[in-house]
Amino acid sequence: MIRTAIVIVTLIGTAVLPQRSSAQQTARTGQGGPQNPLLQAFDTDHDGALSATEIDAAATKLRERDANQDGKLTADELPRGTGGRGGAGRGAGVTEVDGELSKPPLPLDDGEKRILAAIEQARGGERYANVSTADGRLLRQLAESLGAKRIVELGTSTGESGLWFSMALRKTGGKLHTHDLDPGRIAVARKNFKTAGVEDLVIITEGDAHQTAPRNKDPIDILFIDAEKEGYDAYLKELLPYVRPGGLIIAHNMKRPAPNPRYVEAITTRPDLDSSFVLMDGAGLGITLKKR
Ligand SMILES: C[S@@+](CC[C@H](N)C(=O)[O-])C[C@H]1O[C@@H](n2cnc3c(N)ncnc32)[C@H](O)[C@@H]1O
Repeated sequence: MIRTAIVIVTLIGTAVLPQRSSAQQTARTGQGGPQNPLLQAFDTDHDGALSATEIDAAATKLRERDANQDGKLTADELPRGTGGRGGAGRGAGVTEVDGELSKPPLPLDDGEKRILAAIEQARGGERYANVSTADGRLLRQLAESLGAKRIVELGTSTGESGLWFSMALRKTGGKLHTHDLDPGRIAVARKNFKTAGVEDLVIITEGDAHQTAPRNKDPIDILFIDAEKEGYDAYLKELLPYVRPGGLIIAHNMKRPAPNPRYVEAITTRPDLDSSFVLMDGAGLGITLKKR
């Protein structure tokens, strides 16, 4: 994996940098043919060239493209060109461009800047099928637009999805209640929340989320399911009663790894639920409304 990254970064150094002036022209004018897919994936400041910092960051971003976390990168996980409708490969790092029109998230204030920096830093450490930038920013958008006060997350891991939620929660005045059974990952998450300055917005509970999450019966605005995949249907049964009408159940990994068919069946056949599947060229998110 690291060797793959080195080979591709070397490729960038030798093949992409000489094209700098024409690429810059394309980036600035928005005219010309399709952009080099490596530039699209790694040129995070969109100046049409890869700086030394961007080249250094490319290895991390390549690792993040390993959507099924098997330690290898296959063609569908690698950057594609925008000659057609496909757009840049999605599911990559904090500065990933999600499609042809999106730009990396821009901080509104120092608080957001600090959280985005903490996400970038967290991505440099061990990762465990954490959400992509495209997933994370959608989580934040949904949470903030819903005015979410109480978000329950199953699967804290190292806290990356929690950091995205916290960007919304510092505006809505809400809290993230997140559950994980792995003390090592929880310790890293705590550190990441502290680095981001959002530790007061997050309540972490250690243990089996099937046991710990249903203990609190307060109404849930957003239930985010991202723990063990075979448990998704059980989580829905255990926690749907506490999701408020008009609230959302969001499930990660609706595409990769293969989703739990019992969960998909439940969220697509119940008349009191309405589901959409989005960002399916990454890990995939299921967004389910509990109807009022
Ligand atoms: C895919 S990771 C979560 C990623 C995280 N949401 C993010 O995007 O940053 C899944 C996590 O679920 C946790 N997990 C697995 N089974 C669990 C269970 N029964 N109860 C609580 N946590 C569980 C694992 O320890 C792991 O950290």
